[in-house]
Amino acid sequence: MRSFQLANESSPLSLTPDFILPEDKRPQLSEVSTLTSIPIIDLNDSMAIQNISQACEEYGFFQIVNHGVPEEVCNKMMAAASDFFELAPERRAQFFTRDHKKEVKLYSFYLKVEDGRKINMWSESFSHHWHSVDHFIHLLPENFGLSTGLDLEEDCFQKMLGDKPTLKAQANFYPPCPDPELTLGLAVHTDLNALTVRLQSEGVTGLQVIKDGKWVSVPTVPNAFIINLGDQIQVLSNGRYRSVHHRAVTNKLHSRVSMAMFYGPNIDAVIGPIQDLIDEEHPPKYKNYRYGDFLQEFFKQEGTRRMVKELFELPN
Ligand SMILES: O=C(O)CCC(=O)C(=O)O
Ligand SMILES: [Fe+2]
Repeated sequence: MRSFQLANESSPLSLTPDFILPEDKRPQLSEVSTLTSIPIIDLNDSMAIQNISQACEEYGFFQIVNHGVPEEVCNKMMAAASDFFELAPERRAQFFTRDHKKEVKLYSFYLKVEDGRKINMWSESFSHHWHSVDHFIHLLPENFGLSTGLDLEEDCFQKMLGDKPTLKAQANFYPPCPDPELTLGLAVHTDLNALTVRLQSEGVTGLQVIKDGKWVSVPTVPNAFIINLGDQIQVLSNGRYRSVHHRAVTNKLHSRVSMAMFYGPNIDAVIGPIQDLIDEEHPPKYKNYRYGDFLQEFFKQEGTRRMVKELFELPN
């Protein structure tokens, strides 16, 4: 395996102290469960909508198969993402920035630890906007099930997220790591947006999600999309649907690529628990906010295990 050099470094990647997490933040891989995992839902199954809704309440994560997107398109997308990280570090460096407002950017995440040091994650991420799919949205499966699962109008969530949603594609690259016990590819986080649709390298696992307080590994399933709910759906659903903590771990032998398509509200959308989900027994758990204000707070908390939606929680 060729050595990898991060775009913002001057020598090939090696497991130097600035990548090594303090003991209490290490992944403890022997404790990760491989017996259970997130549901795999076949969109051709007549129970698909119920299954999705149940998965959203119990796991916040699921995989879908028979989604209708041609395999060839998915493969091309993953190949394009991999090709980017094959570019020489000097070429990738042209895109490197810490300015989150840049529309095209390459960056790497870090975690601030107790003594104030920043520990680098063993990965590099490239992101850019993607375009709305209005011209072919009618080809996609209808009635995805998030709204109807909560007995809401079919397009309720979509309406709340507003026109011109924020659409961001993010390719994450995890080079092989000499000791995956000491590092993380991506620190523990929830996704800040509404919905994430993700592809991952075939045959190389790395994504792990919390289920009942334990980490479980997400297996690779051929031609599947991994879907998870972000913070905005947790707030809109007043906590019924869950935005679940997840992380990426590294691997000794293989590099891994994941490609996430983030779908979020319009920047000016007002997000808060949907009225129809609130009654005397179910008081609102969050106050309303403008999505742009949520984003601003999100970036302020860079390098921490962010607690953004918690700021908007209402006391009960
Ligand atoms: O690599 C993965 O599968 C996880 C990526 C992820 O969580 C993210 O991009 O937000
Ligand atoms: Fe994520």
